[in-house]
Amino acid sequence: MAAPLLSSLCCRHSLRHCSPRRFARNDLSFFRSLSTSISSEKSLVLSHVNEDAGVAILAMNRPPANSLSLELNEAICTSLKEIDTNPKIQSVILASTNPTIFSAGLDVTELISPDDQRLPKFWNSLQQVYIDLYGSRLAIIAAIQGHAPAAGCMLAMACDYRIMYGGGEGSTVDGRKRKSHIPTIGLNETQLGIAAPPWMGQLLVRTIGFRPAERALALGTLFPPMEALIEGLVDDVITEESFSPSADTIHALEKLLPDPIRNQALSLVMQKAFQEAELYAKISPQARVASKLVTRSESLKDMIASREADTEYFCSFICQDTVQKNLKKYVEALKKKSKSK
Ligand SMILES: CCCCCCCC/C=C\CC(=O)SCCNC(=O)CCNC(=O)[C@H](O)C(C)(C)COP(=O)(O)OP(=O)(O)OC[C@H]1O[C@@H](n2cnc3c(N)ncnc32)[C@H](O)[C@@H]1OP(=O)(O)O
Repeated sequence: MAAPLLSSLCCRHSLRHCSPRRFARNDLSFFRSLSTSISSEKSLVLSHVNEDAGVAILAMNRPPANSLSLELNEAICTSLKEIDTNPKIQSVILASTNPTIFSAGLDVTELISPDDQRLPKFWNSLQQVYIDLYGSRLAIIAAIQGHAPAAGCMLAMACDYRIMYGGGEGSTVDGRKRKSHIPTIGLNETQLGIAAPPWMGQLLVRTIGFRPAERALALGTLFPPMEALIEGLVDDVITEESFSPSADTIHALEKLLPDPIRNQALSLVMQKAFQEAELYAKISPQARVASKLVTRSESLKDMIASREADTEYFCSFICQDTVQKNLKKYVEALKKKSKSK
């Protein structure tokens, strides 16, 4: 049977936690957690569990770009584990507190002149994030309000459903105009002179199909929202024009805003993600988890079996002179671009 596999893969899941429940449409109090600002290490991830709704939110909170460091990876796993052990929770919204960046992928500074001890730990922590998200008993909805390159795209692909902001005028909920923002998503590794690891590349193949993935991997394509939708890389694209939340949801937001989320893109994507979480929750959890195993257990087993070899290969690849040279050039260009703003 597939169910015990998921449990053993993720070391903690139990179907008895999957009690069916409904979500309270108008209880969006978890938005408040997004505005919380704590300076402890825990604040790398802000999580809030709403037992009445059966929904949790896990928001990455590592300024300036939610780039994945060893510590952020560990914080994501710890937070997901805490949520997972709560039998009242069936759905999680994976989000970002940054209005224009979901996650910028790996923290490239982890890759440059790396420490021998830290590098394998770092890679293991990324593998673990993938395993925990992809093999979770929870329905995980990615609320992609901003850019999701490389490992940021991987995070989204490891979820059950992906909602992306389609871009717009960049207005905020208080009506002030902001710079227009059109996010992109994709595995752009080749543009950094590196290649996505096999398990990440295969994840793209499983998500968008062989030939489109082959081409996107080779070119390091970053897709704007509508192209991502057409390719099947995301499941839904929303804009201010295309999506109107229900009256209940608007009411709940009015009560909560403007304090927690002032950014229109972020609040829209979160609203839609909440609706999707509600939809997943109507399905029998046992049936939902069993169906997830049909599509995910084999590839997860393969990935786990080759984990050590993957780490060894990654470490030796990253330490090559030419790779280091490419990465340094890339980071310099990134810094230059950021300074010139
Ligand atoms: C064959 C197998 C073995 C090989 C395995 C290799 C492993 C492959 C797996 C994963 C690879 C990765 O994930 S590598 C990371 C890829 N990420 C990127 O290429 C994104 C880089 N960033 C951007 O393009 C942009 O920052 C953005 C589009 C995400 C956002 O643009 P915006 O204009 O809004 O913001 P800024 O560019 O000004 O950035 C703000 C700030 O953040 C810093 N930053 C951005 N990205 C990263 C990052 N990935 N790591 C570390 N820091 C990052 C940027 O430098 C700015 O900082 P400063 O203001 O201090 O300069």
